[in-house]
Amino acid sequence: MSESRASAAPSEVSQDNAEPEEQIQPVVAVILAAGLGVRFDESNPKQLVQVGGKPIITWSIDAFQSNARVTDILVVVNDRVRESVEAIVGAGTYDKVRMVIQGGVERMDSTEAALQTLADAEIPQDAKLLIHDAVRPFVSQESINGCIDALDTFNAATVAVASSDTMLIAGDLGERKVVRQVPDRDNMFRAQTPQAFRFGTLRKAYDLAAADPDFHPTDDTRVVVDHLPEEPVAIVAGSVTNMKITLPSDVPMAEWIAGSLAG
Ligand SMILES: Nc1ccn([C@@H]2O[C@H](COP(=O)(O)OP(=O)(O)OP(=O)(O)O)[C@@H](O)[C@H]2O)c(=O)n1
Ligand SMILES: C[C@](O)(CO)[C@H](O)COP(=O)(O)O
Repeated sequence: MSESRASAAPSEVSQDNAEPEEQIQPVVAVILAAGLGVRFDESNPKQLVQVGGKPIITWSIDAFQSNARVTDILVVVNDRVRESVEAIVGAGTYDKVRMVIQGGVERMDSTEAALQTLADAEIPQDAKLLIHDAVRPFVSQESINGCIDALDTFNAATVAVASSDTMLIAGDLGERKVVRQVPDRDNMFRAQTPQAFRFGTLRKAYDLAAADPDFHPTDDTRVVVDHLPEEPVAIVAGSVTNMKITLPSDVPMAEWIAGSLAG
């Protein structure tokens, strides 16, 4: 991982009244690509499916590689995609990609593997982490920058989009799902990625979560919300184009977005 540039403490400011150097902590993007894609097609790893002429994971890595504020990238893979991902990142254009590491069975296991790697690399507790689904290829620079900025005020933030549908909270009545509550839509958002955290905050939340074997969150925000409930998680504006490719039927929409971005 790259070194952080240390700030000059007030006492170290040079006598010519030069401004103290701004402190820059590492901004580390973690690209999660260790899923099996069971809902897509296990025999055709969705991370590697081509949209707009390049693999889905390439779009995601490109987004962070091209952001001037991102200092380091860590890619998390499984055995099925490792060779292909290593070929992609080894092609020479990804000078921020430090490591390709092995993920785990569940998404949270893959995040945990990344946290352990970063701890072993002794990154500072206040380093900024941006955890991103490899299969959200069209993340905007505005959302990435919004996450980095939000961490100046909060220790946790997530990209999300306001729901344009009325949301229903359901329960079971015999075999049928029935509506139990209709929450106020103004407070309903759909979580996306990146999800951003100060390294020490996410590590603490994961350490606490480790004590609960029945905890199976589908995102990192929930790990903080459930285990560090006093820690506010800021919402950063996402977009409908920051879609997650989950099903084969998502591919035509992805092709359309890729085409419109190229246009
Ligand atoms: N053990 C896992 C599970 C998921 N992911 C990553 O988390 C992101 C979001 O997950 P999802 O869309 O659910 O991907 P899969 O887990 O691959 O899909 P499925 O649940 O259908 O198997 C993906 O980029 C996926 O590769 C991961 O790194 N490690
Ligand atoms: C992190 C996420 O993409 C936010 O919408 C989502 O929770 C991943 O969930 P999945 O079950 O792995 O699709």
